[in-house]
Amino acid sequence: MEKPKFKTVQEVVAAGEGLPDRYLQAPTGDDNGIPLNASIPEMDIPAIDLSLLLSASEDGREELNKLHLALSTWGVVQVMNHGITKAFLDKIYKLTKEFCALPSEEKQKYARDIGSIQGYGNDMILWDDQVLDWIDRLYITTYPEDQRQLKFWPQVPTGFRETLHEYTMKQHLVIKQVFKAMARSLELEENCFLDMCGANATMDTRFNMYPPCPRPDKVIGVKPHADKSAFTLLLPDKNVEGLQFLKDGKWYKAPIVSADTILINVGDQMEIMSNGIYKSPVHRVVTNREKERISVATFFIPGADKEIQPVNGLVSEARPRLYKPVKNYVKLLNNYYLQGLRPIAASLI
Ligand SMILES: O=C(O)CCC(=O)C(=O)O
Ligand SMILES: [Fe+2]
Repeated sequence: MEKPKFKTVQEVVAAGEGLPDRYLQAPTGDDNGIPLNASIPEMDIPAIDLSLLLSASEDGREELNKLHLALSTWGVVQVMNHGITKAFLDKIYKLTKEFCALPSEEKQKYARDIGSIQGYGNDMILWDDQVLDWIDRLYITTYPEDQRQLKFWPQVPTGFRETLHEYTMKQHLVIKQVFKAMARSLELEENCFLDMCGANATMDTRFNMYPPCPRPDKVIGVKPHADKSAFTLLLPDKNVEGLQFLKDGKWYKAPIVSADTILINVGDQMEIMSNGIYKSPVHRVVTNREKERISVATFFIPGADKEIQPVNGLVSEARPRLYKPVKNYVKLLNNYYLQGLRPIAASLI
């Protein structure tokens, strides 16, 4: 059961009482004592032109091969020409920043309830010695419309609600195209993933706010995790680094991407559906001493009524089924995430 209300990070900073111990990471043994803000190599995230992916031309085939290579190695791509304008993405970023800068009392109007993820607040606190992430967030289910709980949709800044609605609809179109492209890149019938996710699939958008942190060497913004979605659309901060991906046991920092780009990373449920061919990458966010960082992540989550499992076309004698069918993966396995464990391990055969 979740512990009673705890301060958000912004409230901790405002109280001026120094850094509470419960944000300090204990040495894990697998980091060899390397500080969290140590300099690390930058990764090269392949860039894909979404408008080409679904074209029947030679260029389209080449783009599908690039997508396949990116998702089967890093599990992340930069997507451009996705149909959402830079001006619109700038607006999302600006509204998020404005919401973040509101007084605490205003943001608390949208506070999440104890034990529930939706709304404004901090990390869920489930046990006494849990190390907390240096992040405040607003988490909202945006799709389908009849699942919305408008009490969590900010009325200030002006235009937030309307813009989030518009963003949801635009992202939904992108998501459908990306699913089709993923299927084609694996030589599958283009609707196979969409059909498996079903009519009750949902979208959740998480507005992440990382205040400047006095101990970026010891405090983490988001602890290492893989997303539980099918895949995630991410708008990382356009100026402040922080996102890192783990590959072959080493951390790499994601580059700052241009303002018209969306990052897409594979989530656990796509890893399962693709029978392990597309990788759901472990990633984390480190903190920054001087600068606030903002990001907006949208998770596409298969319907809780649907069994998610490797699609038939990707299971063969040479490539046996790696995962058991899972249902309502997000709910079932949330506790793993909070303990810093990988839920997908629980669905391996
Ligand atoms: O802040 C970021 O860039 C990534 C956040 C993230 O990994 C998440 O919200 O799942
Ligand atoms: Fe994530």
